[in-house]
Amino acid sequence: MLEAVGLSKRYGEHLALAGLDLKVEPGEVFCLLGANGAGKTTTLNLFLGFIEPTAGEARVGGLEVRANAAEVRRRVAYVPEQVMLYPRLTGRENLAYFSALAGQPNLPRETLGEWLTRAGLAPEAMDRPVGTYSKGMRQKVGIAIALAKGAQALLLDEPTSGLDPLASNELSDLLRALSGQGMTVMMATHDLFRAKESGTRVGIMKAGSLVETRPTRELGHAELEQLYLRHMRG
Ligand SMILES: Nc1ncnc2c1ncn2[C@@H]1O[C@H](COP(=O)(O)OP(=O)(O)OP(=O)(O)O)[C@@H](O)[C@H]1O
Repeated sequence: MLEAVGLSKRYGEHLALAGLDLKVEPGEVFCLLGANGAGKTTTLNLFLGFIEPTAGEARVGGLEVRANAAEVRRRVAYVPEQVMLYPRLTGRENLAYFSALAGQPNLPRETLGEWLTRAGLAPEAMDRPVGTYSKGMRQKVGIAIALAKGAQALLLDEPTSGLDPLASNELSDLLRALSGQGMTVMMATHDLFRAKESGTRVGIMKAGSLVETRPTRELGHAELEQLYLRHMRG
């Protein structure tokens, strides 16, 4: 579903991403780990078509991202660390608005509620202004927007930063549930615990290179931390 082939990004003299080769299959939750500046966000941005590669290709469902921008935008949804919504509109109204922008005007109220429910938003919150929402609730609306537009892949940057443990746990469960329904998830995170909980595979990045990928089922929490630290120190 997501494929990088020799994918590179250079900023002046600085190689932010150095020839990434990676395949993420449908239904995987792939967690990109690595120190600040390792190239995680650069990787997400290349899959989203926000920036152009210096060399190589990013592909979504076999389509090269830059050459198929419109189709790729339909298939991929981005959930940033801070989901930008209209604070005076309710969760349901935000979803209606963004769905209309994405080509689905006039979705029935119940349908909007179903998408929000699938994203884990409590029914009593749906008709409150988003300005009253927690970060985790805004994230759920962001995920509902992605689900409503039929995205096949969800890209998240630091989704658990600033979430309390309960909200982080809910997000992990939600991502696992969505992946069980075939959604492909790629997320950049510093949260090793949640990467182990919600990820099917982790990839450790260092200075623009992917230095290790491992299925999470092979690793305990402590082992993942040891592996990560070994790469960061080595
Ligand atoms: N627009 C830019 N211009 C110049 N350098 C950039 C630009 N964007 C990113 N970089 C550099 O590229 C490298 C990779 O950055 P990136 O944001 O991908 O790292 P990251 O792994 O996501 O880090 P963090 O954990 O801090 O989010 C860093 O050294 C960064 O300074």
